[in-house]
Amino acid sequence: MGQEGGGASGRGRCVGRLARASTEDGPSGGQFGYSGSVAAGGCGFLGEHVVRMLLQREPRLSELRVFDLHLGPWLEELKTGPVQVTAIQGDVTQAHEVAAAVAGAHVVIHAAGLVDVFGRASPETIHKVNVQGTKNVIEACVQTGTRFLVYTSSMEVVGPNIKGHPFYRGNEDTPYEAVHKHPYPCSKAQAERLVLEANGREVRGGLPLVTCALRPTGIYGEGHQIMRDFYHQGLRLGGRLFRAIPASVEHGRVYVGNVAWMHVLVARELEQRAALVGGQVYFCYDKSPYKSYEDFNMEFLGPCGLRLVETRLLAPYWLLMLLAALNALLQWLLRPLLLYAPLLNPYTLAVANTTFTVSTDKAQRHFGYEPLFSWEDSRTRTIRWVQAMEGSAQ
Ligand SMILES: NC(=O)C1=CN([C@@H]2O[C@H](COP(=O)(O)OP(=O)(O)OC[C@H]3O[C@@H](n4cnc5c(N)ncnc54)[C@H](O)[C@@H]3O)[C@@H](O)[C@H]2O)C=CC1
Ligand SMILES: CC(C)CCC[C@@H](C)[C@H]1CC[C@H]2[C@@H]3[C@H](O)CC4=CC(=O)CC[C@]4(C)[C@H]3CC[C@]12C
Repeated sequence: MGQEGGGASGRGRCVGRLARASTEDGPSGGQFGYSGSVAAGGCGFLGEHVVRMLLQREPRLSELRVFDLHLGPWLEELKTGPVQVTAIQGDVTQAHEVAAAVAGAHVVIHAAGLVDVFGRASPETIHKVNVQGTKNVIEACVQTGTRFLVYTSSMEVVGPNIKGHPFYRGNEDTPYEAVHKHPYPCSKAQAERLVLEANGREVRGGLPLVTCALRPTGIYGEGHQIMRDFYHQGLRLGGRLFRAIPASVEHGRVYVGNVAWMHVLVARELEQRAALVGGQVYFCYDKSPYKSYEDFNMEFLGPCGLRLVETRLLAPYWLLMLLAALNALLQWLLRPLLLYAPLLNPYTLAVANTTFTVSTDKAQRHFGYEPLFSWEDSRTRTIRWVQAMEGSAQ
């Protein structure tokens, strides 16, 4: 009962209101009742928005467990509200910690993952967290009787592929040759497959597991680390950023609040619409405009005092490829001494230089999703966040 440690091993650390997180709790509908949720990865960029969205927009929620390797201090402020928020420090790669956190919950939103396309972590670590971690979440649901699982997948499961084929205004049924080599998209694709295959498995108590996967395109909004990096880089360069990728290459982007809303909504609807939604994938989309990665970032960085300098003649694509290859070589050479992981490498250059945009209404048709935030709201909120950043030019 209420053990500090959050897990059977006592390794996972529980802060906040203590809650029972033992695998002995039995199937969902038990102690925590119908409305207990687990947000795995709940302290990440997306996870924090999911947690806040659940608290704001899920009136039936009585208990929320936030499970993450690194707990955020902002969780403290949530403890005074009407919902019992339990912060559980734990590792998705540790099956017993996951099972202890999941036991007795109604639904799990699994957004924990290692998002690394820069070579910071080894391929083995990426696999362990993203694939083994997801297996552990699925097994935890099956063993403890949690029936509903929403997995945060990624557009990277589809592409861009290593051949650089454009995916232009595609939807969930658009044929595309998905070929991955990089550990991150490989891991997301494997994890997504596991989640979808688990749909219909019998969980403790005899009922079927209902799963689905959401595939965000590039997420932006308050808390976006790469936006922060670009902003600070621009400040260091005297208020300028240099265009590296042609403006004609379009990227699908989606506001973090809308991605969070889609998770909350589908988690709510999974039970009523199990036959339709179970085993399905959905791109995450909203009304954000189709633009190149850099032009899109300028929608926020421009009003914060940065300008984008056109440099196509100064930096032709072959030069970027050379620099990217050089970065990869330096990363490899320096590995024994230090971690060199710049934004530009052959993989990020290929992704940045390939059109990938989605146009779909599947989530609207299947579970009534409409973006909660208009493009104007999303833009304003993101600009305010950049302006409030430390070292801001404003
Ligand atoms: N940022 C983006 O543009 C996109 C992200 N995604 C997916 O969304 C999910 C969330 O991504 P972000 O919020 O951007 O990343 P993030 O790195 O901000 O959040 C991930 C969270 O998972 C936690 N985590 C990592 N390893 C863990 C472990 N072993 N055990 C428990 N928790 C662990 C981290 O501490 C972090 O709080 C990921 O699954 C990612 O693949 C999908 C598409 C686009
Ligand atoms: C200096 C370069 C020429 C430009 C660098 C930009 C890149 C760092 C980013 C361009 C596209 C981004 C990726 C895209 O948004 C899709 C993603 C989905 C995910 O699930 C994880 C993140 C990412 C791979 C994202 C990473 C940064 C870019 C490669």
